[in-house]
Amino acid sequence: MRTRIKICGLTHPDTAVAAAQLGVDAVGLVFYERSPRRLSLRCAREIVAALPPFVTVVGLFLDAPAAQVEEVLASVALDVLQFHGAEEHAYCVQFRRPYIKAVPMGGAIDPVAYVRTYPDAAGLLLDSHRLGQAGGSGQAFDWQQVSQDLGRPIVLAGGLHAGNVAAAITATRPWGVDVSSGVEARPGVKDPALMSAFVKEVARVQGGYVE
Ligand SMILES: O=C(O)c1ccccc1NCC(=O)[C@H](O)[C@H](O)COP(=O)(O)O
Repeated sequence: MRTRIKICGLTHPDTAVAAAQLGVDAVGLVFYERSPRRLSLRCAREIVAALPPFVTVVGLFLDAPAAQVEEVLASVALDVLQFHGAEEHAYCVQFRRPYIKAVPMGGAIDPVAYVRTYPDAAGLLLDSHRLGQAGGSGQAFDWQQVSQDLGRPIVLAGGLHAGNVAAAITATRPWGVDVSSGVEARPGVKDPALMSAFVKEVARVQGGYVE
């Protein structure tokens, strides 16, 4: 099975198009106000308008008021919602969109409990959790914590980059991988060369990349 790739926290149409041309499956747009990658509605619309077909657009929210999510949905063509905070099941389903739920790994969290708590989630995004940091930290968690039979698509995130993504895929066999800071020149600014190296490395570990 091919490992899907999501690049999160794109902030400019040019780098979003570059990601699409590299063959990524999904791009993440951040609507969390305290993130260095947060987007205005106008900028988000410009990114979506620039993308070619068949690239999934994921909107990332963290404990946002429902009205704010609705405002974004009314204005930006999001395919999937990503909830990165303490959102409950009833909150997640009210938008009637496919969603993935972030699981904060690194402590005593059991991802199996999330499978039960979020029965409608299209997948679980396992991300590293550092006290005081909400996400996009660039920190990896212990991949040994990932059970391979959760019965739900798993997206592995947290501190991935071209130098460790092959080992991460080999260790956890996820449905997809998600990267943000590992392909950035600085917070909020994606580096096309780092994005390319990441995508090539994912393909290489699967024996699928031909230059
Ligand atoms: O990107 C952010 O600034 C952010 C803020 C708050 C919650 C989550 C955030 N990002 C999450 C992601 O970008 C990814 O889903 C994932 O965690 C990968 O992040 P990274 O470790 O930087 O590769």
